[in-house]
Amino acid sequence: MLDLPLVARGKVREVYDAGADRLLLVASDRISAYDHVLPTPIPDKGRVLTALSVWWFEQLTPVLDEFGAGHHLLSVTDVPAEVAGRAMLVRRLTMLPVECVARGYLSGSGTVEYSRTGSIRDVPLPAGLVEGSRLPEPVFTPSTKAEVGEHDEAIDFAAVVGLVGQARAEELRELTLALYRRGAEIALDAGIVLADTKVEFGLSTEGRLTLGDEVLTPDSSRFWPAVTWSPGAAQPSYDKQYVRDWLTSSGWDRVSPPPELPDDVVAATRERYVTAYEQLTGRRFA
Ligand SMILES: N#Cc1c(N)ncnc1-c1cnn(CCN2CCOCC2)c1
Repeated sequence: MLDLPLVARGKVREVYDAGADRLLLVASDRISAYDHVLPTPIPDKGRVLTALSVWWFEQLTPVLDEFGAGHHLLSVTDVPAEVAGRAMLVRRLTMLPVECVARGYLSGSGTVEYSRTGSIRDVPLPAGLVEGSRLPEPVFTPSTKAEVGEHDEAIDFAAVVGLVGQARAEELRELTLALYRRGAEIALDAGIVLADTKVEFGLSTEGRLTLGDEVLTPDSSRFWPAVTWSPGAAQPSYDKQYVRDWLTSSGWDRVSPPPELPDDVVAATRERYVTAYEQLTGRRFA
C-alpha cells in the first residue's frame, strides 16, 4: 500500500495525491472483461500500459502543440520504488466533465445507435455499414463520466457545449479527432486497427488545455489485429480475446463472480500486451 492519500480508484488503476499540484497514477495488473474485474492479474500489464501511454504522449506532442495544448505527464522515474514502471507522476488538472471518445470504426454501442438511427450522434452515416465497418470519417462521440461501476452516458455535442461552452466544446472535438487520426495512422502501420479511443482533458493551473489520464492504451481503446479485420461481425480484440473466449467456454454466467483464469490464458494475454507495445513502439519491453 502506498503511503499517499488515495484520490480515486478505477477498475484497474488508482490515483494518489502526490502533493504540490501533483498526482500519482498507478496502473495495476488487473484486467476487466464483460464489466467485471477478474480475480487473476496479468503480470506486467500495468508496466506495459504505462510504458505505452508514455510513448503515446511523446508521439502525440506535435498534435497537442498544434492546438496550443499540453499533456499532464511529469515523470515516470520520480515515483515510489514499489510502483516503478507502472506509475506516472502527473500535473494535477481541473478535469473537464467529458469523456472524449473518437470512433473510426463501427463497433459496440456505435453499431446499436447506427442500426436505430442511421447515424452516430448528430453525424449521418452512409447506409449499409456493419459491425466493424470503417467510418468515412472519424466521429466524436462524447459521454459524461459515470460513477465508478456505472456506464458512461452518451451525450451529444450540444450537451458538451452546455458543460464547457461552445469554443471549448469545438476544441475538444477537433483535438480528440486529431489525436485519434494520428494514433490510428501510427497503429495501422504497426498492424493494429485503433477502432476507437477515449481521452480525458483538464485545465492546468495556468488555464491551458491539457491531455490527462492514460492515452491510446488497450484499456482506453479498441485494438483489433489488422490482419483479421473483416467487417460484418464482432472483431477479435487484440488483447482480451483469449480472456473473453475462455470465459465464454468456461460457462461463466457473466453475473456471478468471475472464475480464475488458467495459466495459459494469463501467459497468452501477457504476451499480447507485450507484443502490442513492441509492435507499436519498435522498442523491446524490458
Ligand atoms: N488523469 C488525471 C487527473 C489529473 N491529471 N489531474 C486531476 N485529476 C485527474 C483525474 C482523477 N481521476 N480521473 C479520472 C480517470 N481516472 C484515471 C485513473 O484511474 C481512475 C480513473 C482523472
